[in-house]
Amino acid sequence: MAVFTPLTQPQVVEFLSRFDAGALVSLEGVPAGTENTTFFVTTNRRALVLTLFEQGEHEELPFFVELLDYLDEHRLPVPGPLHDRNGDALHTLAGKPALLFPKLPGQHPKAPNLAQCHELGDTLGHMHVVSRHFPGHRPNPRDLHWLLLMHHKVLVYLSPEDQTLMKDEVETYQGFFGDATTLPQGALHGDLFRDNTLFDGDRLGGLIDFYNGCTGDLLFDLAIVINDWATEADGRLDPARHDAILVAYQARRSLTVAERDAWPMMLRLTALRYWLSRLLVVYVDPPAHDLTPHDPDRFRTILKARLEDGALPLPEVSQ
Ligand SMILES: Nc1ncnc2c1ncn2[C@@H]1O[C@H](COP(=O)(O)OP(=O)(O)O)[C@@H](O)[C@H]1O
Ligand SMILES: N[C@@H](CCOP(=O)(O)O)C(=O)O
Repeated sequence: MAVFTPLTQPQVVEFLSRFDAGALVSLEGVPAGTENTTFFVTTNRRALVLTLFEQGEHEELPFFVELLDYLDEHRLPVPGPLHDRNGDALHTLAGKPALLFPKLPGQHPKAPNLAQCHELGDTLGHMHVVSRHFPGHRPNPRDLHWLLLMHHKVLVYLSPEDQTLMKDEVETYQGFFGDATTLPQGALHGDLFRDNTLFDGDRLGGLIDFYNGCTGDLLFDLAIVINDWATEADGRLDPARHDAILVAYQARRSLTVAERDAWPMMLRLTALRYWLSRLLVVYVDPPAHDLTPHDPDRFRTILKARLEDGALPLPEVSQ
């Protein structure tokens, strides 16, 4: 389903010959995935993942390689791309940019338990401690400036009530966050949903799909995680998962006073970010491929719940 570009065995044999990764044993297209073509490649030495980039900003791929290399060097559980004998990670295969990764163990957790939430919070906290020193730079493509610019495009498809909700929210964020960058900065995953993680039982196999990776407010990443990992079907926060993630995260990195102040607003902003990006996919810029889009209403529900309930108290943590 998500193999947009088929590959032949001889193409992959030739591709693998550039690396010290062993000889091809099997090649299997991966049906999951929505944007890129993914293959599981098994050699006589190791299990690998081959990604062909179908869309997006190809000129941004060196940033993603640099970020994954950096996190891998700092022993974060990410798929550090394989470099060929000349030191190059980025290649062209079947006319598409291609990267080869180690295959990480595990499955996406659908209903994460508290041990998994703890692992995720710990790893994200660790990643943010490390990523504050990452030298690369890529402005967050889904930040407040993007919300300001893009929300106009979907208003016409919304009910009058939802139009008011969206416009009022964006205006409120603008007033709150303004242009000041007072929040701690670093490299972000940018889209750390459950389906961008792999768990082998309670053990985190790794974080994948860094193609929303960027630099910006670390709090943005944490709010995305809480909205996806610790939210009930009705949009309300689940206190146990919320606390498991935040206690583990803060054992690595305490939130600053400014971050604590911004937290309720950041939960709202990141909920609206996905409400908007999903609406854009449905109404404005549908994918070329026949894939079922994610439900925008899920994030409208989450936004409304955050507005009604506010944020849960942030757990106090002594480091
Ligand atoms: N390094 C990896 N290790 C194990 N599985 C992976 C790895 N990278 C991707 N996958 C698998 O391939 C699927 C699609 O990859 P992903 O990068 O999320 O593609 P897309 O950007 O198209 O959604 C993932 O859901 C996961 O099952
Ligand atoms: N995880 C997202 C999809 C990626 O977001 P995008 O801004 O890159 O389109 C979702 O669940 O909507």
